[in-house]
Amino acid sequence: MTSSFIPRATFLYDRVINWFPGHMAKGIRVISERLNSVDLIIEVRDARIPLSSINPNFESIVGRKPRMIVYNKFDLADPESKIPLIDAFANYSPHTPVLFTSSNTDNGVRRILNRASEYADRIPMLTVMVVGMPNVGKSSLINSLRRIGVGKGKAAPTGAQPGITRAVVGTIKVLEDPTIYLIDTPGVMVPHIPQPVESLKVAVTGGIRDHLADEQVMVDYLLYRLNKANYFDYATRFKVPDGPTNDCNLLLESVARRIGAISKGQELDLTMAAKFFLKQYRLGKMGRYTLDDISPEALIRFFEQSKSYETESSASRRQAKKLAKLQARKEQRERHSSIMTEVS
Ligand SMILES: Nc1nc2c(ncn2[C@@H]2O[C@H](COP(=O)(O)OP(=O)(O)OP(=O)(O)O)[C@@H](O)[C@H]2O)c(=O)[nH]1
Repeated sequence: MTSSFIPRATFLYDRVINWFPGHMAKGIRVISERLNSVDLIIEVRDARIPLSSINPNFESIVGRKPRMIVYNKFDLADPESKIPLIDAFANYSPHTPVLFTSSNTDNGVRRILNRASEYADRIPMLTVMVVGMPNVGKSSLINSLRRIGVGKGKAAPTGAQPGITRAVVGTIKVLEDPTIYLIDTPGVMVPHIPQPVESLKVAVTGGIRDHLADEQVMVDYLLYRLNKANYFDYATRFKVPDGPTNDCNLLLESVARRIGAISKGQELDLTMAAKFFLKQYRLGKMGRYTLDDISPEALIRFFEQSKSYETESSASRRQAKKLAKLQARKEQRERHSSIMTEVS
């Protein structure tokens, strides 16, 4: 059935989906303000988009604090993605521990507690701030850490849509000995994602409110990726008439028929079908996929680029400091000379 099928070679997409509501701008401000009282940062990322879920804003704000990177939702990502990523981090960022977890499985969560406890060795009480893009599972992880660490129930609200946590939350105890407190923070999006497809990937994985991205376009992208990965289960599952297809409408019509998504006028409701398909993907019913390219060449490209970005931004920070100093000196000189003029 699939032998004659040729998947699309490319996916054309040129719209950038931006989402940066006020609570995120405030969140980033409060994160910076509270940084002094924090000993360790846990940056949570989405394992399905290991590169696209990196917020460069965090690099400049929390980059100088001890940090642990947690790739969460690993139960939804390609299991083979772990090794290349660990190797790349070992090479480019050897002092940052990188862990892979699912907030609903105990082992990974225990590993985070153990690693955090190593930091607590040096101080009597450890305060950890949990940061990351929206919907990566920060609050779920905090709840699991608390459940495993101190046997207590949910302390942070969670939800399938991004933007559930809207403010920096007070400390939550997750371990008694050594004492570890966590601070939950709102998911913060990159104010402007430069690459359109990157923003689409973030939307597909649930990082951007669904109504801001077009659900049917998101399904079209998923279909492109599923076909590219030779994953044709969807065709059987939704009884697509001629098997695997590149036609998103054909897929959505099949989904609509299968779930009975019919509008009042007896037409197939493709939006409802798209929402259903997306939900299935996000629940892992379509298999485990990593949507970012993590081939060795792509990882080298990515880390080299980030390095030059960091060098550039620290150079521009130094330059800005220098300019501010010069400006302050100039103002001081001007004030001094105006006093001299008044005196004379
Ligand atoms: N499959 C899977 N789902 C997860 C995992 N962690 C969290 N989720 C789900 O992902 C959704 C988002 O989780 P939250 O904990 O609310 O995410 P958040 O990062 O705090 O979200 P914001 O409020 O946007 O900052 C929820 O539906 C969780 O049930 C995981 O490891 N695996």
